[in-house]
Amino acid sequence: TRSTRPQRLLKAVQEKAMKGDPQSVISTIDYFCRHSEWAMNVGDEKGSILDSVVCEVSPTTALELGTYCGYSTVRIARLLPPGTQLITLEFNPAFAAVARQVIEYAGLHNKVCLVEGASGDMIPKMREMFGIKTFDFVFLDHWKDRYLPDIKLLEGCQLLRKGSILLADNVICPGTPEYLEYVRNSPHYKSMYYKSHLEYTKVEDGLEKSVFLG
Ligand SMILES: Cc1ncnc2c1ncn2[C@@H]1O[C@H](/C=C/CNC(=O)c2cc(-c3ccc(F)cc3)cc(O)c2O)[C@@H](O)[C@H]1O
Ligand SMILES: [Mg+2]
Repeated sequence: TRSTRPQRLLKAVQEKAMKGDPQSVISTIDYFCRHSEWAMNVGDEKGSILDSVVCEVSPTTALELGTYCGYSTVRIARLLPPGTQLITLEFNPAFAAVARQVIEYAGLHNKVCLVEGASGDMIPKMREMFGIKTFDFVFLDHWKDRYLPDIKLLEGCQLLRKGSILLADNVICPGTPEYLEYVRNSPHYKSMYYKSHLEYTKVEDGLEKSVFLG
């Protein structure tokens, strides 16, 4: 049967990227998505903004919602100091299988814990599974209608602390109107918008950074 786009993306990484070199894996995926097949990775332009926020926060505990092929997982994990861990949630087994191989190829398997499951089910289990008290950083890039319920769940599970940073992809395209309205109007968050473009295109998109105020 015909391969899937994530499988073709993985093949490009295995054939063209340098094993153990995260930057090479990132560049290979960006080249593949720009010149062969578009895929919904955060991409190089928004990825640079993601990098700068991760470096600024330098989190000891980080969570990613929506692994897909592991592109942003590699971007984040490559910047984490030793001894810190990125937990990434993915409920599609086929995507999780590709992402595991991309993360492994980049040599970042010791910094990443990929959990197969739905965010709504797994978030309440974070404390018991990982001994996490709170998350310093959360990257939201899964189904857009899950952003709002999932941050409310993080709040409810006391997994955010004063100063926790949320960074959300696609707040313009495809768009997350309810999420934006909430984080921009809630007294519990201070938000700012980073204007950019939809990955590999000239279409406007952006990232919303929100600080939890407690
Ligand atoms: C509750 C739950 N739990 C666990 N995993 C979950 C989960 N909900 C989804 N997932 C997982 O996360 C990824 C899904 C990502 C969804 N992202 C987008 O839809 C997306 C779309 C575009 C886009 C823009 C313009 C277009 F014309 C077409 C597409 C760009 C993007 O950057 C996107 O992120 C995918 O791997 C899915 O299995
Ligand atoms: Mg996205």
